[in-house]
Amino acid sequence: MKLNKLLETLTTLDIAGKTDGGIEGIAYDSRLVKPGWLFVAISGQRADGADFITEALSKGAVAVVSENPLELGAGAVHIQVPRARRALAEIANAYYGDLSRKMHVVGITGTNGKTTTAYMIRDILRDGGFLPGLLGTVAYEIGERSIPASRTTPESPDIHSMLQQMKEAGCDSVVMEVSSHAIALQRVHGIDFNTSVFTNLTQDHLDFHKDMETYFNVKAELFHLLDKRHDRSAVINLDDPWGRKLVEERKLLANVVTYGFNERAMVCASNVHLDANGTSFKVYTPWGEARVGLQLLGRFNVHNALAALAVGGLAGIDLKRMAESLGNIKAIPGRLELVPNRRNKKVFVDYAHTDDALRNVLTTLREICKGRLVVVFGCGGNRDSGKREKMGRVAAELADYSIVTSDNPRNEDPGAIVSEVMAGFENQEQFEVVLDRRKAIEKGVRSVGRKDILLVAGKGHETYQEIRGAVIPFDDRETVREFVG
Ligand SMILES: CC(=O)N[C@H]1[C@@H](OP(=O)(O)OP(=O)(O)OC[C@H]2O[C@@H](n3ccc(=O)[nH]c3=O)[C@H](O)[C@@H]2O)O[C@H](CO)[C@@H](O)[C@@H]1O[C@H](C)C(=O)N[C@@H](C)C(=O)N[C@H](CCC(=O)O)C(=O)O
Ligand SMILES: Nc1ncnc2c1ncn2[C@@H]1O[C@H](COP(=O)(O)OP(=O)(O)OP(=O)(O)O)[C@@H](O)[C@H]1O
Ligand SMILES: N[C@H](CCC[C@H](N)C(=O)O)C(=O)O
Ligand SMILES: [Mg+2]
Repeated sequence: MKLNKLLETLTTLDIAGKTDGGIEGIAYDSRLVKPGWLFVAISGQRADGADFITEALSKGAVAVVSENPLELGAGAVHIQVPRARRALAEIANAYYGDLSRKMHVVGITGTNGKTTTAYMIRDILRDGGFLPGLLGTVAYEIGERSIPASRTTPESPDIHSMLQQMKEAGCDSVVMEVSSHAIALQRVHGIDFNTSVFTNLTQDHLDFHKDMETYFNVKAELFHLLDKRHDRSAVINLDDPWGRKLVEERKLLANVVTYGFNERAMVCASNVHLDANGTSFKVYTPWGEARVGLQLLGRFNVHNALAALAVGGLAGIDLKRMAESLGNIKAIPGRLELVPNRRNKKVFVDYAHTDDALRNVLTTLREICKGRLVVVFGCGGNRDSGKREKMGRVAAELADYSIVTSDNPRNEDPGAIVSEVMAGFENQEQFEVVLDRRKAIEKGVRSVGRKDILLVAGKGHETYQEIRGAVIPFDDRETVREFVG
């Protein structure tokens, strides 16, 4: 693509060099630059992309975008911009042909429930006659291909490149989890969302956002992007106080569809029945009413299902058909996933890594548990440390016994993380510490009988453990299977 064409929609401060040449690709990491590419230098938390411009040029970059003024020489073009991350997103959007405008795009944000809701929406859209792609925490799905995900919401050039691949594979729609990091770091800037979903807001990521108000304002940006002209819709959880704030602020231009148990919700659930085999409820919607039976457990999954029904209803899909799609979902990878075993022990692997998620999951399991409820969990390193004691407190309150272990310690001392979790327990007899996750799971599995339930929380679908910067293969589900035999 011609560089001057790319620059048409970009806000620039200065352009030095000839812009009539072509661009073969876009990189935000100098290590990935190929001959003929454009390199965008981003200032990050650890490094400054501007320090790698020489490397990018030596690898064949023909154009460089950065926030600082530069003399490049050697025929390369320099484009100075006010905000490099935003420029990166705008360039990627233009380079790949503004594909989000040519697809039905659903974005889901919120602290918990994004992945689960995304899978539900994918199935509803697919059974309703769409061909959806998916971008989320577990995988990127492009037509028949499924690629394990490295980030919940990838960087903008990666999103747009995958949209292109989806288009080539015949997809007409995409369901995308939108993390708060993605919004703050401009990864989804320029994406044209048809429907945006707000699941809930509870404590997480305060290492990055500092306080809940800032965290909320970042999430809210996704909804302020929607405009009325194109009949865009915001789907918002009315049972969540931050969801109500989003609705009540009245800053939204888009059509709003609320959901929840709250009787004022437009997509409203009642008569919920929960047991060990699943969850059923009656739903009232602007498109009619239906009884929904889920194979998934827990009240929180009713919320996720309501959000998915609202998105599908807005896309014109028949309610009964949507109820059927939801009923056919057997499990979401790593989300309250029962690990089948010969001994019939009830062991669940779940991705709860916040106090709210842990509360929801333990409450659900408590309702179906006929014996002791045991939990193995830890907290991630280099992430919000404020949730550690809170998670400890929730486990102390809701489980009969806790085995506190390591999650992904990353670059922190595993023992120090666990000490912060331990501060949430008042009674020494309620828990023990087994730092090695494998040993902790072994202990948990061996300690439960048939009537008991073991929950292994925090890592869900993850197939690795990150300890002192090294990434080693580790899968909670496989580890459980190994010991339950
Ligand atoms: C906090 C955060 O999101 N950080 C992102 C940020 O990293 P950073 O600011 O530390 O980058 P940096 O290492 O300082 O480097 C700055 C720039 O120099 C470039 N560089 C660096 C070295 C080099 O040799 N050459 C070079 O060009 C880097 O590619 C980068 O563009 O910019 C990088 C490149 O764009 C991202 O990869 C990185 O995500 C890291 C890996 C990350 O862990 N992010 C997590 C927290 C995240 O985004 N999580 C959310 C999910 C959260 C949720 O569940 O809600 C997600 O969407 O996955
Ligand atoms: N609607 C919900 N409300 C509260 N907790 C939920 C909800 N749905 C799922 N959970 C809990 O939160 C965990 C994470 O769920 P899920 O993976 O669907 O959310 P997510 O928002 O994608 O999380 P992440 O940001 O880490 O990718 C689940 O394993 C479950 O314990
Ligand atoms: N998307 C979340 C995932 C956390 C998963 C948990 N296993 C951990 O490592 O803390 C994050 O980056 O904070
Ligand atoms: Mg997710």
